[in-house]
Amino acid sequence: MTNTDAAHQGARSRLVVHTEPVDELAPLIPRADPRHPLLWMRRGEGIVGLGETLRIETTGVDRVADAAAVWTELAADADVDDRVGLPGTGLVAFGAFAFADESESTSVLIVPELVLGRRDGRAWVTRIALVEQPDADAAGDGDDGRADAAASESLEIPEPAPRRRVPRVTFAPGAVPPERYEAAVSEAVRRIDGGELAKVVLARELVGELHEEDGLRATIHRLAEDYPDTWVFAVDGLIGASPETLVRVDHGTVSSRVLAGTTARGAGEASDRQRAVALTESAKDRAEHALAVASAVKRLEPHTARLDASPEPFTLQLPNLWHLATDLKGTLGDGSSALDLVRAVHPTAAVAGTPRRVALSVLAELEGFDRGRYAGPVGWVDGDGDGEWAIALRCAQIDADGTVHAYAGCGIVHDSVPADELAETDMKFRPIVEAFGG
Ligand SMILES: C=C(O[C@@H]1C=C(C(=O)O)C=C[C@H]1O)C(=O)O
Repeated sequence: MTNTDAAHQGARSRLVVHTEPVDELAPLIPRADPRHPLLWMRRGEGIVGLGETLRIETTGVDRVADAAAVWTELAADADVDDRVGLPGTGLVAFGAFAFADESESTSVLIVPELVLGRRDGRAWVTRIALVEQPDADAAGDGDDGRADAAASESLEIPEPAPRRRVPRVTFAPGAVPPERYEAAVSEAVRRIDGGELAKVVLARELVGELHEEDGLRATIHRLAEDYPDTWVFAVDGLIGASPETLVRVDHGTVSSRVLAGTTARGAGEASDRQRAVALTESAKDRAEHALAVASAVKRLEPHTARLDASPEPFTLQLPNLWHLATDLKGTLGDGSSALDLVRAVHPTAAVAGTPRRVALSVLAELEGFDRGRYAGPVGWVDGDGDGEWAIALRCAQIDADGTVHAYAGCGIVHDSVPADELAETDMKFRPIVEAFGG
């Protein structure tokens, strides 16, 4: 099901987009909207959206395909004047999709009014307006729309706001208390040993309250500072710092980073190294990882002319843990957009399991809560169909009433130990819990 803003449903309107270079916008985060931040960043570069020109909401099994179809049509009609020409310039929408087909949560693509961006040392501003089309008969030179949009520069580029302390949120177990999570892991191992499936990812939830006066800017700042090598995102109340690239499309190239297999950081340098080496040698983690890589390759391959995987999984160091990682790189073979590929790969075995259909039904049965947009695709798409999408991990969804739901999960395979998996969720909660003062 699709719901696009009433403003666009009149059909005789189109998006008018203007991107121009500016001297400097760093730092970007202090310019984000504190209550409704729209942001996508890594290592100080990325895009911040302000205001909302258009919102596309979808639900159900076709939520990505429906959003992609509306987006393709809007982009085809758009009048774009892009004087920078980098990924993230011109027409863009930020998006977040629900994990499950049956989720109660909506999926969204949001087109902001104003985009502030930085990449490769260059900065730009994009203004996006929805403009009524003049009647064909009455149309003069056809430039009326662009002139109107340029004239209505309603949103000013905000000055960076002073930094505040992170709001303190006290988290408590949500629908799944720790004992129940361990019981679910035991049951999953039993099903795996019984031959029903090879891997299932089980998550749990923490819940807290954010006070109305506290914005989210300081939390985002903290995530970006503590986890610079992740994708830091904020889309429609979903905020987090994900290390996992679901798919990236840039002028015909495709890339992805698959993560599965996790261990704690060691206390000293030697033990830390040793833990990383043990992770690369762990049969359990390698098996879990191989399933995640196979699922991503299988789904991407039909859309690529060429797809290469790093030959051996490598260890990715994050401040809170080590992951086993594989990078995939290739070239597009069929003109798919980033949203087409998101639709093809989601959900990978890194967040669902193997075989996919059995894993999804086992996780729906054992997990005990609606994941909402956790473990779903989060990112941005542009008017040419290029974009960057991560898997929404190490994240929380903040509801309109201030309820904060944080999520973390682990891949369960036949030799998983419930207490170890519970401890692993605690490690994975750390970024978001600490960014809320925990
Ligand atoms: C499910 C999560 O992470 C996923 C599970 C991993 C694992 O089990 O080793 C590793 C990275 C992610 O693909 C999470 O962070 O919530």
